[in-house]
Formats: sequence, structure tokens, C-alpha cells
Amino acid sequence: MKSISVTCAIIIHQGKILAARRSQTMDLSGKWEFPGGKMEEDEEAEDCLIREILEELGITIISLKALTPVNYSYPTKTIRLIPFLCSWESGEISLLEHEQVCWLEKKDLFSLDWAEADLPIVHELQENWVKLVGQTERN
Ligand SMILES: Nc1nc2c([nH]c(=O)n2[C@@H]2O[C@H](COP(=O)(O)OP(=O)(O)OP(=O)(O)O)[C@@H](O)[C@H]2O)c(=O)[nH]1
Repeated sequence: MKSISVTCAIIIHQGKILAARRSQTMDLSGKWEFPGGKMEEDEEAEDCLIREILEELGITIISLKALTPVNYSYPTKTIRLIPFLCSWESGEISLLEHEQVCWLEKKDLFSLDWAEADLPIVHELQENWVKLVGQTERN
């Protein structure tokens, strides 16, 4: 099965990270994810990320650091999920596609019903929280 490349943003703000809940009109409805979306042809991963976050949340972000990509096969599709730690640069968050967002501390990471493909990223964040979240924020 052909793999679809999907970028996602772990947006850090005041020592927490943003998670978003997929709405009823999206596949994997009700699952939590890191906002982002599919890469277009000839698009760089970080350009995709910045475009998707503006489309989905109405904010501008800056990508700070690449995390480890995840290859995952759902029954109907295979994705390569490409995560980046990001900072929130400007704008106010609007829910343009998701039904809910929340800010997570380390202790809350596994309290959500994550999309399966996101679990290795959540583990990577938990294991390296201080280095990745505590020391990466720009503002
Ligand atoms: N954005 C995002 N997608 C994820 C994550 N985890 C995960 O399994 N996915 C899956 O990756 C695919 C990305 O689709 P999307 O719907 O967010 O992307 P898009 O906006 O570009 O697509 P669309 O406009 O065609 O619906 C979906 O199948 C989604 O379920 C994640 O953390 N973030």
C-alpha cells in the first residue's frame, strides 16, 4: 500500500503541548492527534506544516526541531507521520476543523484516546519531556 506523508505539529506553549480532537467530519473521528495534514506534491515538510496549522487553527508557528517519523498502517491506509516541535508565534487559536483542543502537561499525556499512529510520538515526548518541551520553547 502506498504510504501517505503527513506532517504534524507539537506546539509548545508555557511548558505544555497542544493536542487536537478530530471532529465528526474527519476520519478517525473523536481521536486525539497533533494538528497537521498531508503533504502536497513538491511540498517541503515544514512548509506543509505551517500551511496546515494556519488552515486548521488560524495561527502561525515556527518549526524548532524534527522528532522521529512514524510509519503506521491503518486497515485502509498507510501513513508516514512526520512530527516537529514548534512554537506558537502569532494569532489566536480558532477551531476551524477540530472539535476540541487542549494543552497537556507531561502527566496528562496518556489520558487521551490518541490516534494509533501518534503513540510512538507521545512516548518520545514522555521519555524526553524536559529536553524537548522544557528546554525548547522560544518564548
Ligand atoms: N494531521 C494528523 N493526521 C494524523 C495524525 N495521526 C494520524 O493517524 N493521522 C492520519 O493522517 C491522515 C492525515 O489526514 P488529514 O485529514 O489530517 O490531512 P489533510 O487535512 O491534509 O487531508 P484532507 O483535507 O484530505 O482530509 C489522516 O488519515 C489521519 O487520520 C496526526 O497526529 N495528525
